[in-house]
Amino acid sequence: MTEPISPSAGSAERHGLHLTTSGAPEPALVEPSSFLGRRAQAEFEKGFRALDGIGQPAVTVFGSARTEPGTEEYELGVGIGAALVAKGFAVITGGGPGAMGAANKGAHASGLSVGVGIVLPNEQQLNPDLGIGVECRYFFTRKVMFVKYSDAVVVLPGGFGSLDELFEVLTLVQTRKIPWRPIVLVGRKYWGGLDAWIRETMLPSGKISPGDPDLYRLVDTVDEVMDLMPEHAVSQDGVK
Ligand SMILES: C/C(=C\CNc1ncnc2c1ncn2[C@@H]1O[C@H](COP(=O)(O)O)[C@@H](O)[C@H]1O)CO
Repeated sequence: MTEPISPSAGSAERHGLHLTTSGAPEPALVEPSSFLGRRAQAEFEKGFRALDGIGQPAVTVFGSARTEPGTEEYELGVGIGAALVAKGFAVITGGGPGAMGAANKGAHASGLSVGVGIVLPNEQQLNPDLGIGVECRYFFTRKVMFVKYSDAVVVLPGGFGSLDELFEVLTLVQTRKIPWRPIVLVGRKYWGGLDAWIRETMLPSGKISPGDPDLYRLVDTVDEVMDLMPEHAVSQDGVK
């Protein structure tokens, strides 16, 4: 019989979970539903108030929290942030380190840089390169912010968090819950395996429609990213 998974103290610490005195990870979505509902509503209201201040077209940039400063990948993130603000977009990220910090850094030097952070146990605060910063308790509330306030999505190489955000946006566009917008994956080498699996396994299995792999594009350079950016804002109040 399979044992239920319960992280040992060691594995929880390795994965950044905060342990209570009982040895269980601090609850996230298991709080009483009345707390969850009220906290989520307050968080939406706080986030909307902060992000209503953007007042210009915006692009959300996702990517790994672990991308090291000084690497080629990090500099690409800085370059993309800088190019986006030069074209009149605000840049929205998860407000954390790595690729998020890179895009915010490039943007903050000469434009509006926005971070919608997540409060995580044992993690650092919002990165310093922000004109507007807001912190959330829940991943699901901040995903609404990323989508509601952006006209395009750029995804730098990343892990589970970036994939979660990418597939959230792809699903919303696929199901027409939000208007179409460019979804650009940066790094053909990094994303090529996922793209091949989507086209060669997911598509022939009938799990997606023939046009669905065209909902995203793979690129390598800042110029290629910029060539795909929209001329006009598409998403303000576009969440159905
Ligand atoms: C794990 C580390 C830091 C975590 N801090 C984060 N701060 C803000 N946003 C985050 C963080 N971790 C994940 N995210 C969100 O998911 C995406 C990155 O996840 P990935 O798994 O690293 O690809 C990112 O776009 C954020 O919105 C330090 O080691």
